[in-house]
Parts: sequence; C-alpha cells; structure tokens
Amino acid sequence: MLFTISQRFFFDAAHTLRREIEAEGSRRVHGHTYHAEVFLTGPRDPATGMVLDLGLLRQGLAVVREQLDHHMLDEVPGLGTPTLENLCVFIAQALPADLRPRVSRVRVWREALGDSCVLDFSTH
Ligand SMILES: Nc1nc2c(c(=O)[nH]1)N=C([C@H](O)[C@H](O)COP(=O)(O)OP(=O)(O)OP(=O)(O)O)CN2
Ligand SMILES: [Zn+2]
Repeated sequence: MLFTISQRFFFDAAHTLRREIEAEGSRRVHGHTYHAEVFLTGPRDPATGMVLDLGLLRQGLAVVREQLDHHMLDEVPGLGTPTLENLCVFIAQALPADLRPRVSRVRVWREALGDSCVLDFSTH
C-alpha cells in the first residue's frame, strides 16, 4: 500500500516577469502571496505507522521557505524566471536530500489571482 502525505506553507515575495500580454504591470517590481503544497508518497514504516513524520516534512519546508519568503524572486539563485512552474521545480529541489526521492507532487498557487501550477512526478 502506498500513502501520500502533504504539508502546505506560504510565502510573500516580489518579482518581475516579462510577458507578451499585460506586459507593463508584470515588468514592474510587485509582490504576491504564494501558497505551496508538497506531497510525499511511500509505504508506511511498520514500526512508526508513518510514511514520514509530518514534523520532519514541516522542518524541510521551513528551510525552503527561508529561501523564498520576503525575497526578490528574480534574484534567488537556481530559481530562474520566477514563474509558478519554476517555483515548483525549485521547491522540489531545495528540499532536504532525504525527502526528495519521496516527492510525488508540488503545487504552487496564488490564491488572490486564482492561478496554480502542479509538478507531478508520478506521470514522468
Ligand atoms: N504559465 C504561467 N503563466 C503565467 C505566470 C506563470 O507563473 N506561469 N505568471 C503570470 C503572472 O505572474 C501572474 O499572472 C500575475 O501577473 P502579475 O502581473 O504579476 O499580476 P496581475 O497584474 O495579474 O495581478 P495583481 O493583482 O495586479 O498582482 C502570468 N502568466
Ligand atoms: Zn506577478
């Protein structure tokens, strides 16, 4: 049996974005509240009854959040163009090494704008 556990966090960050439409507002420095959810999939450890203690996932996400919250996303090393897609990849790669192999999905969204992106490792 496989189980999927998840944990959410949010961060406030600034960015600029070059776009072909609505270009002017996106090009200026502006901010968003981003939400992210990371999903880990695996079997239960028979000794603990857990895929992984959610407290450990929460600790890992805190490390990732530190690199994004109140940052200028354009300047975050390794992120690239600050899109939702690149944020999904960045979050998956920035997790502690022992958690990374179990990541099955990362979702990043902006509640206020109603847009979101999902990186789904199970379909790759
Ligand atoms: N495939 C993607 N498309 C777009 C992305 C993305 O990350 N992936 N991002 C954007 C913009 O960042 C997003 O739409 C927000 O636009 P922005 O100019 O930052 O803000 P708005 O003017 O739309 O909204 P505000 O409420 O004024 O912040 C576009 N496409
Ligand atoms: Zn924006």
